[in-house]
Amino acid sequence: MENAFDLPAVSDPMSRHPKIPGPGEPIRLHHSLCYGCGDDAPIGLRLKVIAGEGFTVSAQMVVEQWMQGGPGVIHGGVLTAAFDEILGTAPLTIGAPVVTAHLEVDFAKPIPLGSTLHLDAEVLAKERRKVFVRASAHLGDPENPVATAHSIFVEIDLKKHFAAYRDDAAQSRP
Ligand SMILES: CCCCCCCCCCCCCCCC(=O)SCCNC(=O)CCNC(=O)[C@H](O)C(C)(C)COP(=O)(O)OP(=O)(O)OC[C@H]1O[C@@H](n2cnc3c(N)ncnc32)[C@H](O)[C@@H]1OP(=O)(O)O
Repeated sequence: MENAFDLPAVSDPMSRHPKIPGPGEPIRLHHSLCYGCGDDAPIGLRLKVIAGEGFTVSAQMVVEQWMQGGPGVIHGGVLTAAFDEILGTAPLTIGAPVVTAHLEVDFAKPIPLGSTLHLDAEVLAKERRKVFVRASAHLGDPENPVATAHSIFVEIDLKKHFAAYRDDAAQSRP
């Protein structure tokens, strides 16, 4: 199976969901054990995703020693997980609960330990259940991104999609 991030020529209509918090307000975490945002996750990024204007969200993450890949720099998989979290939260601005179907990351520059990573994501388009989202990361200068990501998320029925796995989530609680 091979897929690519191909934006549709025309997006389905999108509007900001009335229940999404206002710009600058945090978006409630979706699952307390989530590796990306959960407060109770034994190991995780604990990202606090903040709503922006329109279909945008943002987050910040200090690159800690345990996130290391190459000596002194972030592991690419950790950066990808951070992107996944912020990209996956952005569709909530249009009221779409989603899972990741396709995720592309371009790593432009090494990201040193100790730096504060600024992550921004924006929903670009929707086509049926597919939501197209772009994100970028910078270290303080938005004009100078250190990485970018493009993703296709697919809207799901939350109860049905996770029905078979919910008991495992409860049992994994520390
Ligand atoms: C943890 C999550 C909590 C969620 C809570 C709520 C959200 C709150 C914020 C959360 C932020 C979380 C951020 C972390 C998010 C994850 O990490 S999610 C975990 C990783 N992802 C997964 O486990 C998903 C595994 N895959 C699947 O379950 C299924 O393949 C999918 C994605 C649901 C699609 O299956 P399906 O429902 O049978 O749909 P299907 O008819 O095959 O496809 C629908 C459309 O999507 C397209 N499509 C399907 N797969 C692909 C693909 N790989 N590439 C491109 N297009 C695709 C199809 O072509 C089709 O398009 P159209 O025909 O409309 O043009």
